[in-house]
Amino acid sequence: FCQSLLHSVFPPELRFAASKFFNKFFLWFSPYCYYDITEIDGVNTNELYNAVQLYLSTYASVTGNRLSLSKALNATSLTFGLSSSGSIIDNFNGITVWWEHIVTQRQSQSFSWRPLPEEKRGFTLKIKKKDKSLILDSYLDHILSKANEIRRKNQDRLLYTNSGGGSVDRGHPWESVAFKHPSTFETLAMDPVKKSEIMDDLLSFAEGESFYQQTGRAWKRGYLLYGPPGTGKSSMIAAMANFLGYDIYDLELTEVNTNSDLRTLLMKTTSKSIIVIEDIDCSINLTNRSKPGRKSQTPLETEITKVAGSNSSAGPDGGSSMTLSGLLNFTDGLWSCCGSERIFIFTTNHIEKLDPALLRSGRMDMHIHMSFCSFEALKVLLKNYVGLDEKDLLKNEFVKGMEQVIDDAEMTPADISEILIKNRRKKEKALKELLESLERQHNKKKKLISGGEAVGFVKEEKSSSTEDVVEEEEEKRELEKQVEYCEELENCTKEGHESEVEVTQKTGATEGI
Ligand SMILES: Nc1ncnc2c1ncn2[C@@H]1O[C@H](COP(=O)(O)OP(=O)(O)OP(=O)(O)O)[C@@H](O)[C@H]1O
Repeated sequence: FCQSLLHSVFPPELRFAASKFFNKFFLWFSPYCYYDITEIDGVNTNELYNAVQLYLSTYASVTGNRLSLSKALNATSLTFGLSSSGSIIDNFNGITVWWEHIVTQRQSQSFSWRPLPEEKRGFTLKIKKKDKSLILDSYLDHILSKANEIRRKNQDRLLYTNSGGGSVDRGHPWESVAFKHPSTFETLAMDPVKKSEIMDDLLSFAEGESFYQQTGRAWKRGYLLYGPPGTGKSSMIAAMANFLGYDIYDLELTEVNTNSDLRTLLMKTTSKSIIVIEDIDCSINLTNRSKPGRKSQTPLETEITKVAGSNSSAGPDGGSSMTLSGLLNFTDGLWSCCGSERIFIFTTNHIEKLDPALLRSGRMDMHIHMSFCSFEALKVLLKNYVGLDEKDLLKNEFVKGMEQVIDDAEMTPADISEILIKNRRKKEKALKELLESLERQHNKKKKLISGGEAVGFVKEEKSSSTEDVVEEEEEKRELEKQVEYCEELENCTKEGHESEVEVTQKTGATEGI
């Protein structure tokens, strides 16, 4: 109407001025205000345009009739977009806003250092004038954070390593590959109570930005995963990464020479990531802070220490110049806060070998014991590998037999899944073989324990705290050594050898036998 009025009433020389006037007039009295978010801001890509596109794509996929589809590099899913002149209504904190996607032909290629696209694309945001001050800033922040979340969910998670050819000196210490580990908390075999505790802890960490801000704590969390090999420590890390949608940085300590290299590596990690140091007891000689009452190293330990030492330059402590205190600073000190929303995970098969400084309360927020397969964990494995659900489990005779022996058999989920994987097409055979295996292990352990009792090692009660487990592990290793000698003695006697002297020299405990 205004256009035709303009053409019929005003002479050509006044039309431009009149159109400007009408525009101003219209905006003055309109109850709305408009914001243009163009794809290219000057010559740079406008981050906000991309964020809006991603944000609106979640609504567009449901409500739009004509949509544009795209797939970004490394993305795992498609992005829906509004086509030219497409519009959508959004609601934020009870306030309605309107979005329109405008695509026009670019008039002329103005001089620029890079060619601009022929189409000029942009979004127009329409908000009621009265709502402008209420929502504009917070709405745009909301869009940016949602878009980041969607981008992360859509993209392959990345697994970074510092031992894949990257270099600290050249400023690219991490190499990355797409991380596609299928482990999830659903497939992880462990006590369901413990599992949900860990999931709750992770969720409250991920959603706790304001809590960490309020309490003045760095937004990071440390987990220590310990337990025998094959109990699912690596699977747990993968499940955590998949659960939160975080990238993983697998830090190989033997590749790090100095504390300052470690700091550089830390500075090159991104937020929303998990930094993992696997087998921390083997990675580096972390016992350079003397541990009171610590026994001398075994030959294997000495060898590990030598290997770790040979990779690093000598420091004042006679070991490497990457020290335990450097590592603790890495997780705890000021430098650990040079990013946010980060999780540190240390894993070890031998918690008793770790320096107490690493175990002290407050250092690692949660100690997670990955133990041998319990009956609850077995149920998960049976469901995953042979498709036995809760109903079938209760009726199955083999499973009932397993329940009796599983705790004492002390088999790892890895051992059990090996047996199940081998026979996954023959359910009955798988169950039969597993039961036999468990019974065999159970009898072996029983023999071990009765042997242990004979040499005076009686386990008094089950313990669960980290200190108790450390003690228990040391005791168990001692017990196993004693029982080995007993078996040796038994064999000697059976074979008619008189090698008492040799055996009694090894340990006084055999005197009890
Ligand atoms: N708790 C578990 N739940 C499901 N699968 C498991 C579990 N533990 C082990 N497995 C199976 O055993 C394999 C080895 O487990 P994983 O590497 O996670 O153990 P680990 O404790 O990290 O061992 P290591 O200490 O030797 O690195 C995995 O591929 C997985 O299939």
